[in-house]
Amino acid sequence: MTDNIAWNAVHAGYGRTVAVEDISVSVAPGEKLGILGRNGAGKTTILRAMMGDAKVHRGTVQVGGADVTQRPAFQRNKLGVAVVPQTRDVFRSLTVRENLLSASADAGRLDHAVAVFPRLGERMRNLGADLSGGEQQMLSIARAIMTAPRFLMLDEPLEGLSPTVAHAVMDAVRRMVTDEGLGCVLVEQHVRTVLEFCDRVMVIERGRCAFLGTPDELEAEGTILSRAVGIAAH
Ligand SMILES: Nc1ncnc2c1ncn2[C@@H]1O[C@H](COP(=O)(O)OP(=O)(O)OP(=O)(O)O)[C@@H](O)[C@H]1O
Repeated sequence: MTDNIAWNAVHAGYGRTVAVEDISVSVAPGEKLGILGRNGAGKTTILRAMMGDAKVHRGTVQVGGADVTQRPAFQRNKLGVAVVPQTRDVFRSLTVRENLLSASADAGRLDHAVAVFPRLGERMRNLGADLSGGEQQMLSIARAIMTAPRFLMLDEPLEGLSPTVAHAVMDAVRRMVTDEGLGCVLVEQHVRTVLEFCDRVMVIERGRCAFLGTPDELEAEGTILSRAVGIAAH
Protein backbone atom coordinates (compact mmCIF):
# COMPACT_ATOMS: atom_id res chain seq x y z
CA MET A 1 0.00 0.00 0.00
CA THR A 2 2.87 2.41 0.67
CA ASP A 3 3.70 2.49 -3.05
CA ASN A 4 0.20 3.72 -3.90
CA ILE A 5 -1.32 7.11 -4.42
CA ALA A 6 -4.40 7.56 -2.25
CA TRP A 7 -7.32 9.88 -1.58
CA ASN A 8 -8.54 9.38 1.99
CA ALA A 9 -12.05 10.75 2.70
CA VAL A 10 -11.21 13.83 0.64
CA HIS A 11 -13.51 16.85 0.54
CA ALA A 12 -12.10 19.32 -1.99
CA GLY A 13 -13.04 22.38 -3.99
CA TYR A 14 -12.20 25.98 -4.74
CA GLY A 15 -12.10 28.70 -2.10
CA ARG A 16 -14.96 27.90 0.25
CA THR A 17 -16.82 25.84 -2.36
CA VAL A 18 -16.78 22.08 -1.93
CA ALA A 19 -16.90 20.31 -5.33
CA VAL A 20 -16.23 16.72 -4.22
CA GLU A 21 -17.04 15.02 -0.93
CA ASP A 22 -15.74 11.95 0.86
CA ILE A 23 -13.62 10.55 -1.95
CA SER A 24 -11.62 7.48 -0.91
CA VAL A 25 -9.65 5.43 -3.42
CA SER A 26 -6.09 4.31 -3.93
CA VAL A 27 -4.18 3.31 -7.04
CA ALA A 28 -1.29 0.85 -7.06
CA PRO A 29 1.69 0.82 -9.44
CA GLY A 30 0.61 -0.87 -12.68
CA GLU A 31 -3.07 -0.32 -11.91
CA LYS A 32 -5.51 1.61 -14.12
CA LEU A 33 -8.35 3.49 -12.43
CA GLY A 34 -11.04 5.13 -14.55
CA ILE A 35 -13.18 8.04 -13.35
CA LEU A 36 -16.57 8.54 -15.01
CA GLY A 37 -19.29 11.09 -14.46
CA ARG A 38 -21.34 13.78 -16.13
CA ASN A 39 -19.96 17.26 -16.88
CA GLY A 40 -19.31 19.15 -13.69
CA ALA A 41 -19.56 16.02 -11.50
CA GLY A 42 -16.13 16.66 -9.97
CA LYS A 43 -13.75 14.39 -11.89
CA THR A 44 -11.10 17.01 -12.61
CA THR A 45 -11.29 18.27 -9.03
CA ILE A 46 -10.28 14.80 -7.80
CA LEU A 47 -7.13 14.96 -9.94
CA ARG A 48 -6.49 18.54 -8.84
CA ALA A 49 -6.76 17.58 -5.18
CA MET A 50 -3.94 15.07 -5.73
CA MET A 51 -1.79 17.69 -7.47
CA GLY A 52 -2.45 20.49 -4.96
CA ASP A 53 -4.44 22.54 -7.48
CA ALA A 54 -7.76 22.26 -5.61
CA LYS A 55 -8.21 23.02 -1.93
CA VAL A 56 -8.54 19.94 0.26
CA HIS A 57 -11.02 20.94 2.99
CA ARG A 58 -11.02 17.58 4.79
CA GLY A 59 -9.22 14.28 4.40
CA THR A 60 -5.74 13.62 3.05
CA VAL A 61 -3.94 12.76 -0.17
CA GLN A 62 -0.93 10.48 -0.10
CA VAL A 63 1.85 9.64 -2.53
CA GLY A 64 3.95 6.59 -1.76
CA GLY A 65 2.73 6.53 1.82
CA ALA A 66 3.61 10.20 2.45
CA ASP A 67 0.84 12.62 3.37
CA VAL A 68 1.25 15.42 0.80
CA THR A 69 -1.99 17.28 1.57
CA GLN A 70 -0.17 20.36 2.85
CA ARG A 71 2.80 20.18 0.53
CA PRO A 72 3.29 22.58 -2.39
CA ALA A 73 2.19 21.37 -5.82
CA PHE A 74 5.65 20.94 -7.33
CA GLN A 75 6.63 18.46 -4.63
CA ARG A 76 3.92 16.02 -5.70
CA ASN A 77 5.52 15.87 -9.12
CA LYS A 78 8.90 15.26 -7.52
CA LEU A 79 7.39 12.37 -5.58
CA GLY A 80 6.30 10.77 -8.85
CA VAL A 81 2.83 11.98 -9.82
CA ALA A 82 2.17 13.74 -13.12
CA VAL A 83 -1.02 15.03 -14.67
CA VAL A 84 -1.91 15.62 -18.31
CA PRO A 85 -4.51 18.40 -18.14
CA GLN A 86 -7.57 18.60 -20.36
CA THR A 87 -6.14 21.79 -21.89
CA ARG A 88 -3.12 19.97 -23.40
CA ASP A 89 0.02 21.22 -21.84
CA VAL A 90 2.03 22.26 -24.93
CA PHE A 91 4.05 25.41 -25.68
CA ARG A 92 2.89 26.44 -29.14
CA SER A 93 5.92 28.61 -29.89
CA LEU A 94 8.51 25.98 -28.95
CA THR A 95 9.60 23.01 -31.05
CA VAL A 96 8.67 19.49 -30.01
CA ARG A 97 12.22 18.95 -28.75
CA GLU A 98 12.16 22.20 -26.75
CA ASN A 99 8.75 21.29 -25.34
CA LEU A 100 10.12 17.98 -24.11
CA LEU A 101 13.36 19.41 -22.70
CA SER A 102 11.43 22.16 -20.90
CA ALA A 103 9.74 19.43 -18.86
CA SER A 104 13.07 17.74 -18.02
CA ALA A 105 16.60 18.28 -19.31
CA ASP A 106 17.31 14.54 -19.06
CA ALA A 107 18.29 13.43 -22.59
CA GLY A 108 17.68 9.79 -21.63
CA ARG A 109 14.05 10.64 -20.98
CA LEU A 110 13.89 12.26 -24.42
CA ASP A 111 14.77 8.88 -26.00
CA HIS A 112 12.12 7.23 -23.85
CA ALA A 113 9.44 9.74 -24.86
CA VAL A 114 10.24 9.18 -28.53
CA ALA A 115 10.19 5.41 -28.03
CA VAL A 116 6.68 5.74 -26.54
CA PHE A 117 5.50 8.12 -29.29
CA PRO A 118 7.62 7.48 -32.43
CA ARG A 119 5.52 10.05 -34.29
CA LEU A 120 7.05 12.79 -32.13
CA GLY A 121 10.52 11.65 -33.22
CA GLU A 122 9.57 12.64 -36.78
CA ARG A 123 8.34 16.06 -35.61
CA MET A 124 11.19 17.11 -33.32
CA ARG A 125 11.85 20.39 -35.15
CA ASN A 126 8.20 21.32 -35.68
CA LEU A 127 6.58 23.96 -33.50
CA GLY A 128 3.90 22.91 -31.05
CA ALA A 129 1.46 25.14 -32.95
CA ASP A 130 2.07 23.18 -36.16
CA LEU A 131 1.15 19.78 -34.73
CA SER A 132 -2.17 18.05 -35.31
CA GLY A 133 -4.52 17.68 -32.33
CA GLY A 134 -3.42 14.07 -31.90
CA GLU A 135 0.27 14.99 -32.03
CA GLN A 136 -0.32 17.76 -29.49
CA GLN A 137 -1.95 15.27 -27.16
CA MET A 138 0.99 12.88 -27.63
CA LEU A 139 3.36 15.76 -26.84
CA SER A 140 1.35 16.72 -23.77
CA ILE A 141 1.59 13.15 -22.45
CA ALA A 142 5.26 12.93 -23.48
CA ARG A 143 6.03 16.13 -21.52
CA ALA A 144 4.41 14.55 -18.45
CA ILE A 145 6.44 11.34 -18.75
CA MET A 146 9.69 13.31 -19.18
CA THR A 147 9.60 13.73 -15.39
CA ALA A 148 9.68 9.90 -14.98
CA PRO A 149 6.43 9.69 -13.00
CA ARG A 150 5.31 6.50 -11.28
CA PHE A 151 1.69 7.64 -11.61
CA LEU A 152 0.13 9.38 -14.58
CA MET A 153 -3.29 11.07 -14.39
CA LEU A 154 -4.93 11.82 -17.73
CA ASP A 155 -7.83 14.29 -17.97
CA GLU A 156 -9.98 13.55 -21.03
CA PRO A 157 -7.00 12.75 -23.27
CA LEU A 158 -9.12 11.55 -26.19
CA GLU A 159 -11.27 14.66 -26.58
CA GLY A 160 -11.42 15.65 -30.24
CA LEU A 161 -9.19 12.83 -31.48
CA SER A 162 -10.05 10.51 -34.36
CA PRO A 163 -10.64 6.86 -33.39
CA THR A 164 -7.30 5.84 -34.96
CA VAL A 165 -5.29 8.45 -33.06
CA ALA A 166 -7.22 7.78 -29.84
CA HIS A 167 -6.32 4.11 -30.22
CA ALA A 168 -2.62 4.97 -30.71
CA VAL A 169 -2.62 7.20 -27.61
CA MET A 170 -4.27 4.57 -25.41
CA ASP A 171 -1.93 1.86 -26.76
CA ALA A 172 1.08 3.95 -25.74
CA VAL A 173 -0.30 4.46 -22.23
CA ARG A 174 -1.14 0.75 -21.96
CA ARG A 175 2.47 -0.17 -22.86
CA MET A 176 3.83 2.10 -20.12
CA VAL A 177 1.47 0.49 -17.60
CA THR A 178 2.44 -3.04 -18.66
CA ASP A 179 6.16 -2.55 -19.31
CA GLU A 180 7.06 0.01 -16.65
CA GLY A 181 4.47 -0.56 -13.94
CA LEU A 182 3.09 2.94 -14.32
CA GLY A 183 -0.06 3.56 -12.28
CA CYS A 184 -2.73 5.35 -14.28
CA VAL A 185 -5.84 7.43 -13.50
CA LEU A 186 -8.00 8.07 -16.56
CA VAL A 187 -10.80 10.66 -16.62
CA GLU A 188 -12.62 10.18 -19.89
CA GLN A 189 -16.01 10.74 -21.53
CA HIS A 190 -15.50 7.74 -23.83
CA VAL A 191 -17.19 5.28 -21.50
CA ARG A 192 -16.35 2.21 -23.57
CA THR A 193 -12.65 3.10 -23.55
CA VAL A 194 -12.70 3.39 -19.77
CA LEU A 195 -14.53 0.08 -19.34
CA GLU A 196 -12.12 -1.72 -21.67
CA PHE A 197 -8.91 -0.08 -20.47
CA CYS A 198 -9.31 0.16 -16.71
CA ASP A 199 -9.02 -2.41 -13.90
CA ARG A 200 -11.39 -0.43 -11.68
CA VAL A 201 -13.84 2.37 -12.26
CA MET A 202 -15.12 5.10 -9.96
CA VAL A 203 -18.36 6.85 -10.92
CA ILE A 204 -18.84 10.37 -9.58
CA GLU A 205 -22.31 11.77 -9.18
CA ARG A 206 -22.71 15.36 -7.99
CA GLY A 207 -19.33 15.30 -6.24
CA ARG A 208 -19.77 11.96 -4.50
CA CYS A 209 -18.61 8.45 -5.31
CA ALA A 210 -21.67 6.55 -6.59
CA PHE A 211 -19.74 3.41 -7.50
CA LEU A 212 -16.24 1.93 -7.14
CA GLY A 213 -15.51 -1.50 -8.59
CA THR A 214 -14.52 -3.44 -11.69
CA PRO A 215 -15.91 -2.64 -15.15
CA ASP A 216 -17.82 -5.96 -15.08
CA GLU A 217 -19.44 -5.04 -11.76
CA LEU A 218 -20.37 -1.63 -13.13
CA GLU A 219 -21.95 -3.07 -16.26
CA ALA A 220 -23.90 -5.51 -14.10
CA GLU A 221 -25.28 -2.57 -12.10
CA GLY A 222 -26.72 -1.02 -15.27
CA THR A 223 -28.68 1.84 -13.77
CA ILE A 224 -25.64 3.66 -12.39
CA LEU A 225 -24.12 3.97 -15.85
CA SER A 226 -27.29 5.36 -17.37
CA ARG A 227 -28.00 7.64 -14.40
CA ALA A 228 -24.51 8.99 -13.71
CA VAL A 229 -22.93 8.81 -17.13
CA GLY A 230 -25.90 8.93 -19.42
CA ILE A 231 -25.41 5.73 -21.40
CA ALA A 232 -27.11 2.36 -21.39
CA ALA A 233 -25.03 -0.51 -20.04
CA HIS A 234 -25.36 -2.64 -23.15
N1 LIG B 1 -11.51 26.97 -10.64
C1 LIG B 1 -12.76 26.76 -10.19
N2 LIG B 1 -13.36 27.63 -9.35
C2 LIG B 1 -14.61 27.44 -8.88
N3 LIG B 1 -15.37 26.36 -9.16
C3 LIG B 1 -14.83 25.44 -10.00
C4 LIG B 1 -13.51 25.60 -10.56
N4 LIG B 1 -13.26 24.52 -11.35
C5 LIG B 1 -14.37 23.75 -11.28
N5 LIG B 1 -15.31 24.30 -10.48
C6 LIG B 1 -16.63 23.73 -10.16
O1 LIG B 1 -16.43 22.50 -9.47
C7 LIG B 1 -17.39 21.54 -9.88
C8 LIG B 1 -16.67 20.29 -10.41
O2 LIG B 1 -15.92 20.64 -11.55
P1 LIG B 1 -14.93 19.61 -12.28
O3 LIG B 1 -14.17 20.39 -13.31
O4 LIG B 1 -14.16 18.87 -11.25
O5 LIG B 1 -15.98 18.62 -12.99
P2 LIG B 1 -15.71 17.53 -14.11
O6 LIG B 1 -16.48 16.32 -13.71
O7 LIG B 1 -14.26 17.37 -14.36
O8 LIG B 1 -16.42 18.22 -15.37
P3 LIG B 1 -16.11 18.11 -16.95
O9 LIG B 1 -16.44 16.73 -17.37
O10 LIG B 1 -17.05 19.13 -17.53
O11 LIG B 1 -14.67 18.48 -17.15
C9 LIG B 1 -18.25 22.21 -10.95
O12 LIG B 1 -19.42 22.67 -10.32
C10 LIG B 1 -17.41 23.37 -11.41
O13 LIG B 1 -18.20 24.43 -11.84
